[in-house]
Amino acid sequence: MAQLLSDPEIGKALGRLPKWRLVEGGLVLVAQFADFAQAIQAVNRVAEIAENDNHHPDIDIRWNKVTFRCSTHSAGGVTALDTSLATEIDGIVSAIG
Ligand SMILES: C[C@H](O)[C@H](O)[C@H]1CNC2=NC(N)=NC(=O)C2=N1
Repeated sequence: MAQLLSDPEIGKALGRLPKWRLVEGGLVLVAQFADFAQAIQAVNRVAEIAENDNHHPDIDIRWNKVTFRCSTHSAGGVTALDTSLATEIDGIVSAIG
């Protein structure tokens, strides 16, 4: 099973992900897009990599605003799977938003 990261390890990852925050044991990004269609496009790309990696973010969609939350449910917090997923999501959001 994936191991929870320590606070310094999470802090180091957040240093490379300046738009992300640690909220209640998950890495959170609120991304804003031009419109709903772009938001869904980003979500669809994220869904594809999540399925490939079998590691899924929690996603909240509100018109052009999407909240991504990365935590490892089975471990109850942030693992390397989440810093990796957050890095991939960050790249997708930057490419579209
Ligand atoms: C059985 C399957 O491996 C698990 O349910 C996977 C699927 N995706 C997952 N995603 C996340 N974020 N956390 C998990 O613990 C998790 N578990």
